[in-house]
Amino acid sequence: MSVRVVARIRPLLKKELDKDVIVRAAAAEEGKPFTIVKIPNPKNETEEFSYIFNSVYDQSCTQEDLFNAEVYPHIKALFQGLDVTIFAYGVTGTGKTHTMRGGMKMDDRGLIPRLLSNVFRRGKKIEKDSNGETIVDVHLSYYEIYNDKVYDLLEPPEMRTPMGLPLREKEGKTFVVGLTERPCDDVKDFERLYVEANNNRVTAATKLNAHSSRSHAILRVKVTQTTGDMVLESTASAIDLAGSEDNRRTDNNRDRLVESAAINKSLFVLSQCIDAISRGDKRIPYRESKMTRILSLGQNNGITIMILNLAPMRSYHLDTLSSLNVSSRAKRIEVREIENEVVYKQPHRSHSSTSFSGLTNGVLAPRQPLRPIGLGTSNSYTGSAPALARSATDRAAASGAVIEKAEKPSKLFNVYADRAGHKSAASFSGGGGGSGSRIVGPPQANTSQIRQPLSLSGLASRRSMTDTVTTSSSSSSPAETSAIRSGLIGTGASKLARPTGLPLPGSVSAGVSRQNSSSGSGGIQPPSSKTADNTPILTLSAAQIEAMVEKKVAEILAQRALAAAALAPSTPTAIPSTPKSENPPPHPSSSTSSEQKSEPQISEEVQRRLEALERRIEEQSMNSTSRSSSRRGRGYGSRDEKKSAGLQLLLEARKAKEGGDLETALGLYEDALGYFPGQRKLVGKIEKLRLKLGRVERGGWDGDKQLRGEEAGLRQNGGGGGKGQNGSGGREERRSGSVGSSSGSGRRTAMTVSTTDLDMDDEMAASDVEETPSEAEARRRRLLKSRGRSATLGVGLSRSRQQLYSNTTTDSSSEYDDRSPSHSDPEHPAQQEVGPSPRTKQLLDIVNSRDTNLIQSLNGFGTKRAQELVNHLDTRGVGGEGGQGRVQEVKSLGELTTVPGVGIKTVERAYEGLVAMDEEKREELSKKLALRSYYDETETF
Ligand SMILES: Nc1ncnc2c1ncn2[C@@H]1O[C@H](COP(=O)(O)OP(=O)(O)OP(=O)(O)O)[C@@H](O)[C@H]1O
Repeated sequence: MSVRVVARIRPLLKKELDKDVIVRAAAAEEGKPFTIVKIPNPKNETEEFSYIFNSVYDQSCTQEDLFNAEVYPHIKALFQGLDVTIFAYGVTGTGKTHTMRGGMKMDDRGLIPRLLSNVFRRGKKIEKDSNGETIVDVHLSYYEIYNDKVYDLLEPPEMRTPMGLPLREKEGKTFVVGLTERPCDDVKDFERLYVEANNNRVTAATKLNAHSSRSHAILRVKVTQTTGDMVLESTASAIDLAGSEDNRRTDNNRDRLVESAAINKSLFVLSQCIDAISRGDKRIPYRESKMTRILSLGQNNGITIMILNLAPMRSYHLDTLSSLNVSSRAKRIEVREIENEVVYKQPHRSHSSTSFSGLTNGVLAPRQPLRPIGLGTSNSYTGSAPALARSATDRAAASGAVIEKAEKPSKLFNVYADRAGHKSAASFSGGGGGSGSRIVGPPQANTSQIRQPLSLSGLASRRSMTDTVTTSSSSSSPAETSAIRSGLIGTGASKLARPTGLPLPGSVSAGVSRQNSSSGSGGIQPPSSKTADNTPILTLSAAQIEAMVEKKVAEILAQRALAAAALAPSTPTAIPSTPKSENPPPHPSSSTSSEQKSEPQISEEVQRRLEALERRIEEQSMNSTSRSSSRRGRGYGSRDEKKSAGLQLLLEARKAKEGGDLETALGLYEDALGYFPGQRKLVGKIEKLRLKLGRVERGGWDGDKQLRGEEAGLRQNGGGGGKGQNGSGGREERRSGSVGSSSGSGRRTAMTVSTTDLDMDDEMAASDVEETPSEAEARRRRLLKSRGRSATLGVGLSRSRQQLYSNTTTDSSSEYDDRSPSHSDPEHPAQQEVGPSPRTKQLLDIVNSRDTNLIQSLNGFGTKRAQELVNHLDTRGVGGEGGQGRVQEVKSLGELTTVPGVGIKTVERAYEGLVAMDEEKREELSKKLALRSYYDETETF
């Protein structure tokens, strides 16, 4: 099913009553519900643009109407195991917060409070209908993304670290590490938590909206239905995105500008993701902002509803068009509706709560690091909870076998072993984006966690994990209880990981292996084990080790965050409402001093593992830093990049050869050989050229040696004599030599060289390579210098190619000319004055818009290429003096092929894509172009 996209047009506020209303809802047919938003074309008011959505709500729509139509129908699905994500999108001041949160009066309540009260109501009904066999628990987590950092809204602001909470990917899903999860029993509970949390939310007044929310807020409602030993878990996520805004209009101060930039960037990335998904791109730029990572649009399973909020006034005209464009594309996003699976808890075992005595009876119990193979599929269940209750007894026998398997830990230490088959039940809470609540299950389908061994008594006492923990753990001190309540336990791996505040006697004496040998079955040692000198032995289960490791990781991350913050004191990351202290507050999941006091001594073995882990983390981060810096510095870091650079050289060589510049061609081929050492065909080409140029070897160039690849990565000196020079220095040397020699006579004669001795696939591949504009420009200048001519249209192209691409005004032979044949009649000179064909013009308009989003709608232009094209146009221009002059526009397709990183093939693909484009898309493109040029003209963008 596609993402459901609905639009809501808000009414005019009191102060806006005199404003001009330009946005209206319309129906496709009279008497039918509204599905169309109509808005005038800003360039021609007599014309109206229409945007079709799944549903459109006009100004008269009440909160209740919207809830009943868009959310209520999905509550049943939520209880059947589907995740539901609702997010509000729109410009600042259009009513997102009003829609999601609403006002305090009953009628004004937004979708979130209504959702919660319906969830509680349905939960109670299920419990009642099942005669208490099914228990429904609701847990909340609530966080915000502010300036691309994640902060827990259920924690007081003092608990925040400057870097916020880290995200982590697990089995294709994104989770917030260390997020609090609170049990919530009824509407009152919810209201208390929600109001408290919203006070933490960063809000700051801007000129546009006195209550503008400056962060994206994500509420996650986890519904857990437990019947006997079966657990079905699903999540509803409600996301109130921050609004985009035009900084010039809002007159923002510096802090607000930083906020705005972060908000606009993440919303821009969101629109890019929507574009990329709707285009069917392989690469979706989710990772470019935290919000898009969490939202994971199109990656999450379940039901996704996007509510586009619109203000009806003229003052929002362009912003409204922009949002309409983005959201109408979101309709095309397909979401898999896959229900979460029922899983079986392990039965309560008398010794199961023993592994961590002070903490036992459920605290660590919910964390089961391993999921038995086959459990997910064999237990797949798609019915409702009452049905689940009914079938509980029947399934018990069957589950027994599975449970047996589940009891046997197949791996003891698995925090970082994110293998597909590993179905850890560790529940990092968070991951607001719909299905992002679990880290178990295959990437295709959400699966619920095995809650091992959540005691039945705990269940009977009904309520949260926390309550289960506190009621069943007689040894829990009030401090522990508060640690648990504050979300340290029962909310995810890092919470469960926290062995703090526990009265742990003596040292942890054994690693996992010892457990196995001593316990005999299940590898868990009774809690009361003692050493010969009567010191209690505390053994660690895999889950506990994992938990400790998680804790350590959280500490490391927190330390790093603090270190980073200390290094960048002026970085405007501070949240206005966050009180600053000299010593930054600890990370919510890092140890406080009191916790440290009571931290258990850990065994050497565990310590060794933790240290190894720390080293690994450090190494990984060093590697990634050096990788990225080398990529930045050199440009050809990876294998692919090297290949790209080599292919680019091949393309240039081919162009030079076609243009008759054999000297340059030879040099470029030789350079390319450095990237493809020993490549037989290439060596052949070089030999041919050398022969043509009369370069009879004096023992200088040894093709055979190259073929053997002995000089991989080295380039041979073209002048003979000296052997290869390494790297770019060698290239430069050869180039200068080549310039000198190429001034000779060989160039013209090379016009006779057939293009067929160059592979077409070389060209195709090479035309697709990516190169940074500056590198390409530098290389191009060197080439041009050596050729002694300017980078005009069709540089290096054969005559025929030049004709093909010079379709600006007079060329009538362009193969891309979709004008009528008469227009291209060379017999009619007057007609040769006709401008470029509509498709060519459209392509050039798109390119000249310098709008990466638009450019990416062309075939063959991904994010990087589009960005590089724009950068190139902005910084260097095309076709100027030596390629350096700033020329405002690309005037022909031929000129476009000279842009670094574009190439012939790419232009061909883009053009053909436009020709083949269906009407709907073409119209959409025209709208966007119109909007873009309007923006350009009015300079409001
Ligand atoms: N449907 C509506 N009915 C009545 N008032 C509304 C409606 N929608 C929005 N408003 C009012 O419009 C104003 C702006 O709405 P709101 O704060 O929800 O916008 P927003 O999109 O969340 O802005 P931001 O992105 O800045 O947070 C508020 O005063 C709100 O009460």
